[in-house]
Amino acid sequence: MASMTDASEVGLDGEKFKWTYRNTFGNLCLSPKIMGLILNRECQDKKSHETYRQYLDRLRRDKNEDAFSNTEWKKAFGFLSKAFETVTNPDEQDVTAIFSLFNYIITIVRKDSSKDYRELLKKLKEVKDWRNNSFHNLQAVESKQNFEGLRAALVELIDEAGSFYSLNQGEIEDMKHELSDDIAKLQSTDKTSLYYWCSRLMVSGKAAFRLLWESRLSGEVLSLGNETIKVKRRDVFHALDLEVKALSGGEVFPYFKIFGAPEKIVVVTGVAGAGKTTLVKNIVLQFFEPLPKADDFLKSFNQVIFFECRDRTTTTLSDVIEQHFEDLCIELGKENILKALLRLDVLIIVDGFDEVNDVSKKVVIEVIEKTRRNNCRVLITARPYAVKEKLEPLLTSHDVSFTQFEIMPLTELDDQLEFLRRYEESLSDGTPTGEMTRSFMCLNNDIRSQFSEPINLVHFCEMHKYFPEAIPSWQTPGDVAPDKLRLYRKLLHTKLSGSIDEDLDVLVDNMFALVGAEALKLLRDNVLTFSEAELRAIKPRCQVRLKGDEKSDSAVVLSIVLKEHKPLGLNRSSSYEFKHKSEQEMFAGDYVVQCIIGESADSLNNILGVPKEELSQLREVLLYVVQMLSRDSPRHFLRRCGELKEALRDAGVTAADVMDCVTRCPDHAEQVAELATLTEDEDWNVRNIRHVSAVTKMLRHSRPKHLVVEMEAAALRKAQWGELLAEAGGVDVRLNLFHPYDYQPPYYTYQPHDDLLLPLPNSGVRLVGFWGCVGTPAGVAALAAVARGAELHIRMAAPLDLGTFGGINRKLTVYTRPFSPPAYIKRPLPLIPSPSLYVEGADSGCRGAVAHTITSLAPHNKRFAELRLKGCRLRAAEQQLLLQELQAAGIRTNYWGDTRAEAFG
Ligand SMILES: Nc1ncnc2c1ncn2[C@@H]1O[C@H](COP(=O)(O)OP(=O)(O)OP(=O)(O)O)[C@@H](O)[C@H]1O
Repeated sequence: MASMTDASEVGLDGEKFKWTYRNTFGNLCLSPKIMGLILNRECQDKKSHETYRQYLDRLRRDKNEDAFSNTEWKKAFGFLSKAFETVTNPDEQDVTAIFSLFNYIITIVRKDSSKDYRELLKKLKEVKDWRNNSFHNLQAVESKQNFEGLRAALVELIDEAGSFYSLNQGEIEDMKHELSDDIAKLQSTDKTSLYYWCSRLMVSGKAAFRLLWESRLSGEVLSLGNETIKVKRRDVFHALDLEVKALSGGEVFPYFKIFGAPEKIVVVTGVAGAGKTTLVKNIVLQFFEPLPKADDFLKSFNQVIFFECRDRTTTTLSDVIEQHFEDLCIELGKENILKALLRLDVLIIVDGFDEVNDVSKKVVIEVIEKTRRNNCRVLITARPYAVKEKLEPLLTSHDVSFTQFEIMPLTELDDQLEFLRRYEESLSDGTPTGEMTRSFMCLNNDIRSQFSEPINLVHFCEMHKYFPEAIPSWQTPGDVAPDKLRLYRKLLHTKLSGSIDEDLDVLVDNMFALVGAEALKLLRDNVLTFSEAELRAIKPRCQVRLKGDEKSDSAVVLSIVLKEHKPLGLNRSSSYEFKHKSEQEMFAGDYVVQCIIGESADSLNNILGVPKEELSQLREVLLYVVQMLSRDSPRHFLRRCGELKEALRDAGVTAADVMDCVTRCPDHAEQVAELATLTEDEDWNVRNIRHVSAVTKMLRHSRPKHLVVEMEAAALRKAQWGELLAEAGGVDVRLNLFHPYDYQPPYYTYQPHDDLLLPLPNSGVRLVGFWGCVGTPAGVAALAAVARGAELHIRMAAPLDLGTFGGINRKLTVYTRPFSPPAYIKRPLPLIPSPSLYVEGADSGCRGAVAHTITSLAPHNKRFAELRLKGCRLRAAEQQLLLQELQAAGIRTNYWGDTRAEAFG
């Protein structure tokens, strides 16, 4: 029997909890119930075993239309599309799902389209919207008015449905009675009901989450130096930009736009130290306190869960939930709280999928499976290789799609300086001297470009704080990485000097060898934390005997390289981890280098100690070894080159890794560039000046599938573009000179890139894709000479004749500003491929110019694949007139219908 209780019994504010419970019950139970009844009424001819996809396909076929293609289906229903492929009735669906089905049926495929459905749809939407109104802030869910508003909306909906479907008065009254009966039952609170658990979570979940995470995440300890150097995470947070993956020239968004993605699962990738974990930790903090500029992008979530894949002890999702809401779970049961959570708007953050282990993988799989059919969103972070090798296969095998965002590197000096300034300010108690940024500005470009990841910039801060004298000695990119290790050595020296009798150098070497061997061992098992037991095992070996002291101390060494990781569960003991995964990899790499230089007789594979199928865990370690060995002992590097190459192949080295290595090993760049042969079935992405010179060397050894050059023209002009082209004969090139912002008003730039195109015809490259601006007939001729079969996106800086591309290209999109009068002469675009025309930045009052521009460029058959006005400021009346003029001139489009104009955004 259900246990009935008064809200006051559980120590909650009776009145507020009463309305929370009612609002929760109303929105999660009553609204879907009534909306479901109306949906059933609308779908009267649906057979009970038919899924909604089958049913909608049937309705389309009845109207002589094709069944849905998968793409159309997904476009129509977004992340609900999967559910509607199997669901046969509305029983388990929430208001969003029911509304989206209803909306589609009634507006698009309804047989009887003569009835005016607008009022019914409006009433349904009002009921649906009460859910968000109530659930997106705590005051609203506690409010009596909200519940009364919902009740009234439900009654109005029943009345409207009654009149729309001509129900008899008896049926309408029955529905209303059922509603009143359900509401009457809410007088007492049923502790065993899902809605009660949901209400409890609504009331106290966020506070429990805050208690658990805020103090853990609010500070960041800088990894060199002593524990007292702690900065406030919020103060030093540098808002990152992300790029959508898998779209050439993908758009760039600020991080707070990621939940605008259509997929339920959002994956954020970035190389080591790109800021994935920091980003999600800041998202957690912003859940409690939104940042002013970030648009309160979390307001649609009422709960957040944070799970780290390095966790080796939490075995189920309900255990994760228990850590978050311990008191509630003790009182109501962790499985119940999990069930309730999945009915609310929850964001589940899964951090560091590259660090996943057998135990945490089970939790991740549970997250994927249990969030399939509800309002949850899932945010997963991972290094890029782990997405390709582990995450994508896992998601695909569960038939889940995702949107991937990549964190953009900080390549602009201004961004780097802004980043450093924040840290400098935090480290200096608000009175920065500006010395750190000055010292950074004095570095040469090549070295500065090594600091494009946040972790490297933080290392710069730390080095500047403790060892400012090392910085001016950096001459080449290869000088930077070893200094990190050197600095650790120096720190250890400083701590120990004068207090021990042994030879310090030998001691530090021994300690580093020990820590490095341990780091490697853990990485081999993809483990990033030492358990206390493991730590006890290595402690005796790290002991140093301090002068005049009988005791030995291991904390001296370990406290410098490790940090304590306090567990979430109350009864768990602490574990220890390296301050950052990349540091663990550095220590492990140093250990391997020392083994090789120390003339170890072991093969590289033996030193590494993993079968080749598992070498991908050690990819970063191997890259570090290449870099350090080529610098510290070229002789050993040459001797081990073959083995290193083999291991890197097994580790799945990417072209981007090779480019980095070539840049960081200036003295042996040619030999390192040979690694390019391991990446010939890949695209090589050239994104900055360093990449241009690295790829030039790599091309001497191998050819990529495609060479994808995506750089701003200004940067490419400063690089050795001519040298690269001289090596690139016969290579397929995609050249994208648009800045990502060029796609968004008001940034359209019409600076011609002809100077970069002119050398193409003599280079022997084949252009398979081009995004850029052309300003002269010579530029057009150069492009036409190398771009047979290519996809072309040409921004015309001046009116040009592009007829020469007729028949030879796969796709042609032309961007132009409205021409002015002398340019109105005909310059028809080719018939094939059917061209798309984008007229950008049309101001109010220039309708005539737009019409002339379009007609002057219209192909002979007057058909465009697509016609768009981007950043258009024509008034509505002008747009209408323009449409009429174009139709009168016979202009048509292929894809978007003959008589329609649609507004985007
Ligand atoms: N947006 C940021 N603003 C300020 N500091 C940052 C930012 N991103 C990263 N950092 C700094 O860089 C360090 C490394 O970042 P983080 O651990 O987030 O990288 P990651 O991408 O998760 O790396 P890995 O793949 O190795 O786990 C952080 O400890 C922090 O000091």
